[in-house]
Amino acid sequence: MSSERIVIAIDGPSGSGKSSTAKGVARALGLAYLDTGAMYRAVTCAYLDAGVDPSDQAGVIRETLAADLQISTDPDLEQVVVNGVEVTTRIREPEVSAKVSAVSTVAECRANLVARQRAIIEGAANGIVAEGRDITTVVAPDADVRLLLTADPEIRMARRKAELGDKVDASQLADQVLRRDADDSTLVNFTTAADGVTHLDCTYLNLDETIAAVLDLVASVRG
Ligand SMILES: Nc1ncnc2c1ncn2[C@@H]1O[C@H](COP(=O)(O)OP(=O)(O)OP(=O)(O)O)[C@@H](O)[C@H]1O
Ligand SMILES: Nc1ccn([C@H]2C[C@H](O)[C@@H](COP(=O)(O)O)O2)c(=O)n1
Repeated sequence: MSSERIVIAIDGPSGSGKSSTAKGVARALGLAYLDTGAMYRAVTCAYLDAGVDPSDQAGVIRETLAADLQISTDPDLEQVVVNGVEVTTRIREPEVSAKVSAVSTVAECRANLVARQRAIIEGAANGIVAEGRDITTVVAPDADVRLLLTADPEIRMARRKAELGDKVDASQLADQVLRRDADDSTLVNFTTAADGVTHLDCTYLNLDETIAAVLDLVASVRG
C-alpha cells in the first residue's frame, strides 16, 4: 500500500452498499472509515430521548447542535455514543430509520453535521473512506476519489430484506428504502454523479466485486 494520505468519498441511495463497500475498501487499504449516516441516526436518538417530536423542527435543531457525538472510525469496530449513551445497535432500528429524515431534511442540522464530518476527515492521519449522501459534493468535494454507488431499487430492497428479515414488514421496507430516499433527496443529490464523480452501478455485482472495482479506481487515481 502507498503511504500517501488519501480521502475516498462514496455517496449513494439507501441500501446501495455504501457502508459494506466503504468498510471493505478501508480494511484493504488500512484507512479509517466514516459512516456519516450513523451520525444522522445518532442525533435522531438524541432528539427522541429528549422527548422532541420529529415535527418540532426547532427542537430537532436544538438537540442536533447540542449533541455530544462520538463515532468510531475503525472499520472493524462499530461504535456510536451520543450524550454518553451507546446507540450502536439502536441506530439501525426501524424507528430510527423512520424518523431520521427529520434531521437530514433540515439545513441547520446538515450544516452542523457536515462541520463535524469535515473535522473527522481532516483528523484521519492516514486517510479515510467516508460515505453518505453528500460526501462527494458538500463534505469532501476535493476528495482524491469520488464515487457514486447505485443499484436498482428492487435489488436494494431485496438486499435490505435479506439483512433485516422479519424485523421489517413490506411497508417498513419500502419506507426505509424508497420513502427515505425521496425525503432525503430534497436538500442533496445522490442519484446522479456530479462533475468528476465516478458512477458505479453494483446491481449485478456482488460485494467482493464492488470492493474490487473501487480498489481498481483508487489504483488508477494513485497511478
Ligand atoms: N454489491 C453487493 N452485492 C450484494 N449485496 C450487497 C452488496 N453491497 C451491499 N450488499 C448488502 O446489501 C445490504 C445493504 O448494504 P449497506 O448497508 O452497505 O448499504 P448502504 O448503502 O450503506 O445503506 P444505508 O444507506 O441504508 O445505510 C447489506 O446487507 C449488504 O451486505
Ligand atoms: N451524508 C449523509 C448521510 C446520511 N444522510 C441521511 C439519509 C438517511 O436517511 C440517514 C441515515 O443514513 P444511512 O445510515 O441510511 O446511510 O441519514 C444524509 O442526509 N447525508
